Amino acid sequence: MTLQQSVPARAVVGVTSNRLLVDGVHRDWLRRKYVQALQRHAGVACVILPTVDAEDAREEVAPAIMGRLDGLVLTGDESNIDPAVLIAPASLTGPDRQDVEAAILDRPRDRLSAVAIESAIALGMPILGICRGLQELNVYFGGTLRPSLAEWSHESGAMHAEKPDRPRDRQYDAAHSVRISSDGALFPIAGTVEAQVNSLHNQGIEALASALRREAWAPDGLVEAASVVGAPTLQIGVQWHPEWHVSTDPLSKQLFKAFGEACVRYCRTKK
Ligand SMILES: N[C@@H](CCC(=O)NCCCC(=O)O)C(=O)O
Repeated sequence: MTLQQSVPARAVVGVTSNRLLVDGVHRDWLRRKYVQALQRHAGVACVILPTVDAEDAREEVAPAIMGRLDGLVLTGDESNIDPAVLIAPASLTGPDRQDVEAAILDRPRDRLSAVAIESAIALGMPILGICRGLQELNVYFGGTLRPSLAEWSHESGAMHAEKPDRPRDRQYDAAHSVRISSDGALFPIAGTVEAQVNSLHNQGIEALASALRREAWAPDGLVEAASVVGAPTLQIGVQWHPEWHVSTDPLSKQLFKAFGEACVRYCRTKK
């Protein structure tokens, strides 16, 4: 039996990586939680999308890769977005420019997300943004971020922040409720207008881009989920982390399942 006969076709999604600089050596990396959740609960196969250096940002690599994929996942990461790079990924090309600072700045990731989002939107491909991924969608479409939720309000800072005193796994336990819009794209997936979500971020959406629609919000009003207005498929970002406790949390499970189904539908339209 040939491989083609025996293995049913699976949707293949691109998953953003991050840049890590150790001992002067650049590496692309991501947490396996994202890949595991996608494989096991969305039923898709994953390829890791490499980060992009300034001198490579003008190359037309993204359309070549994205054209072969069935979905895009914008993962979370501690680093904060540089909006200038995300809006114009080829604009900063100075060789002396500091591009990467652990957990603070990751311009190679900003460039990757910028070119990947551009291609995915042009292709009408499913998108799932998680934490930084939601923020990237907002900045890409011209929205703005609050630079520090802790400075915005003490209560908001505490509600949304990582809890560094807890073991890593427990940091992804539910932290606050969200209200889900009853007439949006998330409601049919969630099947409820209220849910509990985890929270590990210090930035958040300030002005929501006009190309995005608010899908869920926290008790302090912070946008917790948004989708692309008029999208031909599921193009959504969430501020929480559905990947971490997906095997036990119904909302997380349903979100990955819906994303996987959207990827399969998109895959079939390409044939
Ligand atoms: N720096 C931004 C983005 C926060 C974010 O994506 N955190 C996730 C890190 C952990 C993980 O990916 O599991 C902010 O602070 O808002």
